[in-house]
Amino acid sequence: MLSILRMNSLISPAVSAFSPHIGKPNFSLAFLSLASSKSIFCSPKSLQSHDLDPNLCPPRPSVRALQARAVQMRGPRSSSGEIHVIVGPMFAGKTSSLLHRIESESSNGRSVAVIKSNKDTRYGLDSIVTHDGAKFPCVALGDLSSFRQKFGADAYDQLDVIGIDEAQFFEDLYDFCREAADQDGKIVVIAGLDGDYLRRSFGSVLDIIPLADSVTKLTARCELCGRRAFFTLRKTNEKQTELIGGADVYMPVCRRHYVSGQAVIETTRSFLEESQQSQTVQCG
Ligand SMILES: Nc1ncnc2c1ncn2[C@@H]1O[C@H](COP(=O)(O)OP(=O)(O)O)[C@@H](O)[C@H]1O
Ligand SMILES: Cc1cn([C@H]2C[C@H](O)[C@@H](COP(=O)(O)O)O2)c(=O)[nH]c1=O
Ligand SMILES: [Zn+2]
Repeated sequence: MLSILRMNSLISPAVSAFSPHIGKPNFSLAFLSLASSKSIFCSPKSLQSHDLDPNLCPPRPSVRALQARAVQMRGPRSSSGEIHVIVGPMFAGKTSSLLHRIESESSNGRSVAVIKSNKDTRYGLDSIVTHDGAKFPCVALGDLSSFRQKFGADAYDQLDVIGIDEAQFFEDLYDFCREAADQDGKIVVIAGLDGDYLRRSFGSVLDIIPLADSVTKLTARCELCGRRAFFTLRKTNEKQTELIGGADVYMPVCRRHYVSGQAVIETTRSFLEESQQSQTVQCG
């Protein structure tokens, strides 16, 4: 409750960062708005009404000092940075949606680049390919922190839009996206699996949601009943989290068929494990 009261008192309605008159959030205004509020210069104790006497607060910094500080905090191009996240099971159209966005940004005259993980070598390393065969040139990397140096610092500076496919495979996703959008003013569009075949959070994809301007969860068609599919079922016995593959290994399924399919796979696995063990005992 106390923090809600403080928040309310810190945002002046006339110059709110989310004022409809301004359109896009303007964080330098937000900073000035926050900084010019009385309570930011007072200790928490000043929330008590008898302490709200302006004489008890330290002197306010000049507007010029606040502006300089706001520019310093804002960084060079942060007002145009954005992060858009596309998640869903396999075959949901994540890569297609990423490519669509990248192509439309490119035809609007923006400079674009697409990164994919070098763990997936199925279609070569120089293009990303959707499940229905659409292609786009890309840079394949093991980690995102090497992108600037591999792409070239000058070329990086010229980029407006960065697409990242198979985001679940990048451990440094959070730091890269934050820096690209907040510091370098890039529009970052990320496509990846939110969950693995056991429906556990996959890599760092969910960690970037607090950084995002938008999050879209796409669905595929359940291969067993045609209803909307939210999950990816692994059809084989392999247990490791990362296992590159397509329709040979995975299928998109609805909740009902995930639960029944997973039960069949687990029963089959334990049956195979048991029969292997008994064979070993008999042979030994
Ligand atoms: N069960 C399915 N449900 C939906 N699309 C499927 C299915 N199987 C194959 N596809 C094809 O996959 C395409 C999506 O491919 P892609 O964009 O590569 O998906 P994702 O990146 O999410 O795996 C669809 O347009 C469709 O042609
Ligand atoms: C569910 C799941 C998937 N993978 C792998 C399989 C594919 O190589 C990619 C996903 O590609 P897509 O563009 O989303 O079709 O991830 C994995 O390694 N582990 C899993 O649990
Ligand atoms: Zn189904």
